[in-house]
Amino acid sequence: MEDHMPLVDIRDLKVAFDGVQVLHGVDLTIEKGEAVGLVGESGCGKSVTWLAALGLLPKKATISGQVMLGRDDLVIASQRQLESVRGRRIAMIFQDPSSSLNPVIRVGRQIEEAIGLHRGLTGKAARAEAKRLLELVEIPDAGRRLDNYPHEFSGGQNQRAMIAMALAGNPDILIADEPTTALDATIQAQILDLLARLRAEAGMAVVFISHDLGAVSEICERVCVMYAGRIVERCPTAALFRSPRHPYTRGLFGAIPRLDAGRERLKPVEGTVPEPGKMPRGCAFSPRCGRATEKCRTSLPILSRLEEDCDVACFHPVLEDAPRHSSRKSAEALSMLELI
Ligand SMILES: Nc1ncnc2c1ncn2[C@@H]1O[C@H](COP(=O)(O)OP(=O)(O)OP(=O)(O)O)[C@@H](O)[C@H]1O
Repeated sequence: MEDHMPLVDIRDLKVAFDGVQVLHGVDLTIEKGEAVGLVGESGCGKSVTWLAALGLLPKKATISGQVMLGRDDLVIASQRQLESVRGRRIAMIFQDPSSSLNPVIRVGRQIEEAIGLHRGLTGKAARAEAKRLLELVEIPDAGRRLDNYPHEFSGGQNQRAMIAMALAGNPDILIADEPTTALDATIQAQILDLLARLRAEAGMAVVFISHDLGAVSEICERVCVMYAGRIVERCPTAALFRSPRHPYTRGLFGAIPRLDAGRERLKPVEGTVPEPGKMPRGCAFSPRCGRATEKCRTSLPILSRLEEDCDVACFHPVLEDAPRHSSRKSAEALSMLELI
């Protein structure tokens, strides 16, 4: 019997820009059809992880480690191989639709181009497929809207059009990088519903990059928390909400009002993420951590198994549960807050 092979297996991924290291060895697996959240404050390396995986970083970036997609290692793949992976096997969407949609080309034409590129369809067949995709992402009157320019779409509709383009190549995995951050709460919820539905229907894996733990909990069954270029906690979503173990994760939850005690004073994590190139010795979180000891300031904790399916990189993980975050209700409360 063949060994189990995840859809994507990222091993010890490191990235430096002009000699300054920003990713310090990320290990992450994505299984077929699963939804994984990647959360953490701005600058902790969420986007760089996937831009590196897809060969989309500028030339000044130095990358090491492995990004296994099946038996192919994308870190050593040629540009030609990467081009055949992007969109067709792994698609990525961003917060700002203007990064993918050209304002002077009709929406339908752009989707047709993506269909042509990835699946070789042209003419009427591409047009029909573009209409199907716009319908799939729930744009009303899709046939007519194909002829609109992006400025004739609302923000949420542009986001949907971008998702339709991303689906043009039938990817195995969709990387959604803050896809809802710029949208108001109602549209945000609709886009999350759409991603969840597409995932269920297409059997596509989704990696959801976000600051918003609440939004992540809506669609992801697993969450990876990143801090300063490393994964510091990796857990099923339910377990993470029941008992965040890393003091940083707990700090992120601390920025949230308590449900059982009215409105608590918000306690965001004090201090800021260290700049790349100015990392403290030992654990990068130690200068901000109330539990840090001398050991934390001098040695680096590695990500290791703490309990079933939960990995934590901390010498002094929090072992008490956090009952106030155990319910779906708390997840809903969380979704109302941006964590940074
Ligand atoms: N092209 C680049 N050149 C130099 N440094 C970069 C470049 N792209 C990213 N970085 C640095 O890499 C680090 C990780 O950035 P990244 O964008 O992955 O963070 P993030 O967690 O996705 O944050 P955000 O939520 O703000 O997008 C940051 O310190 C950032 O300044």
